[in-house]
This record gives sequence, structure tokens and C-alpha cells, in this order.
Amino acid sequence: MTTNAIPTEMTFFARFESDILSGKKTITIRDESESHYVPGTTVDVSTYEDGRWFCRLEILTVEPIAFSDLNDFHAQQENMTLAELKGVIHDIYPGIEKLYVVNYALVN
Ligand SMILES: CC(=O)Nc1cc[nH]c(=O)n1
Repeated sequence: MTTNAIPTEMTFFARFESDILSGKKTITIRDESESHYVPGTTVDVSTYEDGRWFCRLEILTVEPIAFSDLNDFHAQQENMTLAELKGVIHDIYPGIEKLYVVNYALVN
């Protein structure tokens, strides 16, 4: 039974890889189904498209956020403008208001 297992893996679209590895992108915004990361744990990170592993991340915090409350600080942490961030999140999670900010740090 894996229902309550702590997640040990996370995927990102390949286009985000360089920003994550350079430290320009320090959060990810996910829906409820991907909100069960646990602060203090480490996840293996791979590309969504082809499952290529590219780093490990330590989960620092997981906090709820409403889509309508996304602000310039979230955008800065995503290395985007707020308009870009809202467009990206709307494309990935159309119509979803209840989201989660996952703050992470690269594990060397
Ligand atoms: C694969 C995937 O959903 N990737 C996401 C979703 C939201 N934010 C993000 O940085 N990456």
C-alpha cells in the first residue's frame, strides 16, 4: 500500500532544468495531487517528458496558495514575470484555484 508514502521523486518540464540547476528557480507551484512533499526530505528530480534524472532537491516548505494570490515575489522565485507565471500555471492547471508553493534547495 503506497497511499500515504512520502514522495521521493518530482518531475519538471525540461524547459525549467537550467533555471533549477542555476538556482534561478527556487519554487514550484503544484496542485493538490502533487502537494504531499515533506519538508526536510529529499527528492530525485527528472524531466517530465522523458524521465531523465538531473538533480536532487531538498524540500524546504510546502504552503497553500490561491491562484489569485500569486504575486511578484512568487514570480521572482520562478524567474518569470507575474504574467508569465500566471500563464504557465493556468496552462498546466487550468481552472485550479487551490495550489501549493513548494520551496526547495539544490542538493550537491
Ligand atoms: C511536470 C510539471 O508539472 N512541472 C511543473 C508544474 C508546475 N510548476 C513547475 O515548476 N513544474
